[in-house]
Amino acid sequence: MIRITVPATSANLGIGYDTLGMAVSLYSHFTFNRAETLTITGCPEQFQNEDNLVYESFVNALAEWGEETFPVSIDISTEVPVARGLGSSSTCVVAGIMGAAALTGHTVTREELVAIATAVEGHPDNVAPAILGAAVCSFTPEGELPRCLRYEVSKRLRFITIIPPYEVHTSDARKVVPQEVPLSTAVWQMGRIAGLTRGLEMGDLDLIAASNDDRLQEPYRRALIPDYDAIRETCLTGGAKTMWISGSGSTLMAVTDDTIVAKFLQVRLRERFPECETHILTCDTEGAQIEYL
Ligand SMILES: Nc1ncnc2c1ncn2[C@@H]1O[C@H](COP(=O)(O)OP(=O)(O)OP(=O)(O)O)[C@@H](O)[C@H]1O
Ligand SMILES: N[C@@H](CCO)C(=O)O
Repeated sequence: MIRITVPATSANLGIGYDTLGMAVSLYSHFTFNRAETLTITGCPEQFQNEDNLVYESFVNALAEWGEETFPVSIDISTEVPVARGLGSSSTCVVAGIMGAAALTGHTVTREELVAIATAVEGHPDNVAPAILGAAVCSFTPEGELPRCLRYEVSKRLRFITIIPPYEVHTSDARKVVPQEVPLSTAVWQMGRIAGLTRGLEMGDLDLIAASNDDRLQEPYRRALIPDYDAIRETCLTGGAKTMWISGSGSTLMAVTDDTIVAKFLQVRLRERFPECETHILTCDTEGAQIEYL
């Protein structure tokens, strides 16, 4: 039996739409076994069939390597909620490719994994950190494979993660983002992306907060998250330095470098928003892992 573990990811990190992402300490585990028929367990019933994203990625990877598809049993055990902006779809895509490689004796490099997973997901900002760990800035040069710049995130930083009970589907959240922006907005974003990555590396909260002022997506997407304003106010008055929408939402992520502040804030959030799940996360440095059981 093969077990693949893939971390959740926070894409965009506010300022870096479709460009930045960070792996965090919340995980999905997937086991794969050859079987007589396809069986998928451990996920909502609606996904227990051939349209399951893990299985689709498994089949797609086999086709990529010219291999015949074959039946498998897949069991999913996940801490990553579906359609909440924590990269649940990327965990499925990465696991499917790694499962296909492991069961057919293929060796895939992390670089190859990023390329195949990006082709399935459509953008690399979740899959790249899910595979490589840490924070990653990724882009795809014309006609080439994705390039990934990996940034080690300061171990001091804590990411207070608030997961509302409602879903926001990425496809819907992409529709509210303007397709064109003025040059001044492009310039606004560029320096701040550099500021944010440097701030994460240095654990420089002031720099992170100064850089986290997105004008591409957050002003439009906040309306899709009914609790955005109230949670933001609670986080910023409760000691966090800044907050962003994780991926396309609905999860919100606040940042501090003080473990006591993180705990106080988590308790306050649980009191005020009992219907939300909250976690104090750190950056995952390892990315996707495989074990032979
Ligand atoms: N455990 C699972 N089993 C099968 N499919 C899943 C599972 N988890 C997620 N998915 C697939 O991923 C889709 C959700 O992807 P979506 O991109 O909307 O959200 P996300 O990946 O959780 O968040 P984001 O991309 O904003 O970080 C689901 O509709 C489903 O197709
Ligand atoms: N960059 C993507 C991440 C969600 O998959 C978005 O914000 O739409």
